[in-house]
Amino acid sequence: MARSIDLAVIPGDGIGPEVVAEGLKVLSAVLPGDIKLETTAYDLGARRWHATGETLPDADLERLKAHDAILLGAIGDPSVPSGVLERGLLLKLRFAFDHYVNLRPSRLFPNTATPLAGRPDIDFVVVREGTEGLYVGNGGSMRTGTPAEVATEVSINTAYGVERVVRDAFERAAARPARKLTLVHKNNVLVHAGHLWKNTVDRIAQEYPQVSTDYLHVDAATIFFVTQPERFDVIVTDNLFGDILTDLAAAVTGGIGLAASGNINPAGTFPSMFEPVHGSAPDIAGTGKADPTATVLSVALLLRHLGHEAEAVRIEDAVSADLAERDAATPRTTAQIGDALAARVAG
Ligand SMILES: NC(=O)C1=CN([C@@H]2O[C@H](COP(=O)(O)OP(=O)(O)OC[C@H]3O[C@@H](n4cnc5c(N)ncnc54)[C@H](O)[C@@H]3O)[C@@H](O)[C@H]2O)C=CC1
Ligand SMILES: CC(C)CC(=O)C(=O)O
Ligand SMILES: [Mg+2]
Repeated sequence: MARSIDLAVIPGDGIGPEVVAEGLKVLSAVLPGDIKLETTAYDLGARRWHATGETLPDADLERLKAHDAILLGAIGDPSVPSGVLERGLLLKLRFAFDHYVNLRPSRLFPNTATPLAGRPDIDFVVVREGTEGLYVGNGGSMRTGTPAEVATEVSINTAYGVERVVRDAFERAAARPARKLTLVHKNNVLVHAGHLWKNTVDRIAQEYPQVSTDYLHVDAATIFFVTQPERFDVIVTDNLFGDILTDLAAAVTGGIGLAASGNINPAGTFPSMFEPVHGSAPDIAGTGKADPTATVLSVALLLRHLGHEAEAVRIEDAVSADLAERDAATPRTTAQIGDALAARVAG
């Protein structure tokens, strides 16, 4: 385990800088004195785009490659045309650094606002494919802006890309007590991509007899996320379905302010990137209402990824304890939550 962490920080837009500040506060507090933390902030997002027209220049991409990991707040701002930063910065990073495993754990913490309060423990993880699918930008528009406009977005699913993320999901399922893998897709309609996914899962399943497998169409999966979430252990799915399902998973397990994620490059060729599931929340930016817990839990995923398991657990335990004492009638500010979590992890 490395005794130093060289971290790139991309605060980004909206509430991104607010929640990242708290994530860094907790990270500094949890690390023992003999682990050196070095952070480098990258000015990427709406401010930079307005100032220079740049989203993610090659020089920044090169510099980012050298870090151990990246902590990102959120990207996207109403002052920038939709898609410019999301595609030109966020997705460019995920694709360039081959973040094919988009890991999104969901746990029902005690005392959280959820329609599922009092249900048995909910503890599942979505393994969302991160580099293919409908997000690759394979499309176009003809007769743009006319009543005869035709627009296409074609989903790309390669045997290579599907197999590697399915293998990762099987490995994760095999390491968990329930050892269950559910593929979510829509292969009754999306027969080409759907059958590639289903056939891949069925083939790889032969190598994991200890893991039980299951299949759900995505529409039915949304029902069970709400009515029977305890049926899920590891879920593997494509980029779009995984994006949508994980906002729903957040909503039923305590709210979007608690949902953490990691964009993982399993081979370690490139730095993995950790970020809350939520976006830049322009509706609450600057008000101190953003919950930094999702970012703090993303820091725990980052530490686990870098081999600092004890510190990751300390953060998760601190979040559990803090949530247990939260009182919805007296909400705290972003910084107050960060301070409380930092104080807990510091012991
Ligand atoms: N990974 C990223 O950087 C993502 C970026 N986006 C971008 O963010 C911008 C806003 O997107 P939206 O669709 O509005 O999604 P959003 O996740 O930013 O906000 C949805 C709702 O959740 C609330 N919310 C989000 N995070 C919260 C937190 N930490 N604490 C309390 N409430 C929170 C917001 O106030 C809003 O009501 C867009 O530009 C979008 O493209 C959206 C999702 C992910
Ligand atoms: C802007 C999107 C690509 C990001 C998103 O919604 C997500 O990854 O959850
Ligand atoms: Mg999303």
